[in-house]
Amino acid sequence: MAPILQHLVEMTGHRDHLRLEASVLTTVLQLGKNMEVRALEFFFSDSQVMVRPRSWTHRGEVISSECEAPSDPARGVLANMPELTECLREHCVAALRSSNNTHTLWLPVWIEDKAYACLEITQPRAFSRRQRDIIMGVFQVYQNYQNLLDYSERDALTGLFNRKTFEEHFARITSQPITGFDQLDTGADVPQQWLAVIDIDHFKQVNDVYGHLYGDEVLILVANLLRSSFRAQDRVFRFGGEEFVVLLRSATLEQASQAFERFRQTVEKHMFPQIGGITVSIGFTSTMDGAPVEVLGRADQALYYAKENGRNQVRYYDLMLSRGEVKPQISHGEIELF
Ligand SMILES: Nc1nc2c(ncn2[C@@H]2O[C@H](COP(=O)(O)OP(=O)(O)OP(=O)(O)O)[C@@H](O)[C@H]2O)c(=O)[nH]1
Repeated sequence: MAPILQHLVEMTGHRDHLRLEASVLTTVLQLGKNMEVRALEFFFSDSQVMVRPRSWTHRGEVISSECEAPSDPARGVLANMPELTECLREHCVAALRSSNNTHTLWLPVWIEDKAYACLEITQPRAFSRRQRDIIMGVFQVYQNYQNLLDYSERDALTGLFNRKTFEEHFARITSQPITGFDQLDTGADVPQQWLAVIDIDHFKQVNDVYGHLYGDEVLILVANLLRSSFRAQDRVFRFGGEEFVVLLRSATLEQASQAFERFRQTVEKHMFPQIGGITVSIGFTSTMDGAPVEVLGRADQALYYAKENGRNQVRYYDLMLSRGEVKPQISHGEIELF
């Protein structure tokens, strides 16, 4: 099989966005001499669009950044790259910058009408027409495949991540180094990762009184409030029905409590068309101990307690455990089969 086809076959065999990205970098690298290829990520920070290299090639190997985007020392302001900024504003498929011996081609990865990333290809000589056609062909296969992957990971109604992607996100988030954490800091309230289960109160009544279409509208609006309330590095899922899960990164207990409480208040204050006010109950816990299912179980216990004790409130599992308000779960390792 021709090498380029072989690479395409290998590329579309991946079921993970980052591996797929690494694979397209190595594929593009075959298409020219002395080329450098990077995947750039766009994100918001301090009210401006920032850009940083997320992965790049070095001597034929792909290297991925270990930093979280907002604290990456390699980040910069997108406005400093005028050709790329213009391309994103105009929804173009490509941008080009040429100087004497550096020629750079940018290819934004559009998912629906948003670009969160782009490929950057740099080489010392100008891109020939033929080379550009081949690069664009490979890139379009990659972009279509990214779109397909993204579609299979999203909940169709709200566009949030669906339940089947949870374990992978959980593993990725909990294995990353925690930013803002000073190893010498032995204080109790150090940043860590948190998991919250959020459930709309008396949602059945919304459906019963106003009908399923209004119920669906409430789910979409709550999903939008979730998206705007949590940071880009956090992860929000719809677990099914009127239940949502948030993975909150690098926050102290106080910050996590405030973030979940703020969200509860945001929903309480929001006016939903026709329906008026609704509320949510929230249970949360640290992700430090246990498998995803155990962490979920603890947050669920806290949520259940909130539901049983008046709803429209945030409950923290570990505090409830220390007060004897919940019983500890039996972990998998402690289950006696006989
Ligand atoms: N409109 C709409 N309703 C859904 C969807 N998925 C689940 N539901 C409804 O969500 C409701 C969930 O109701 P319950 O689990 O009884 O809970 P609740 O009424 O919210 O009460 P509490 O959670 O105890 O406060 C049911 O009526 C489901 O039919 C959906 O995608 N759209």
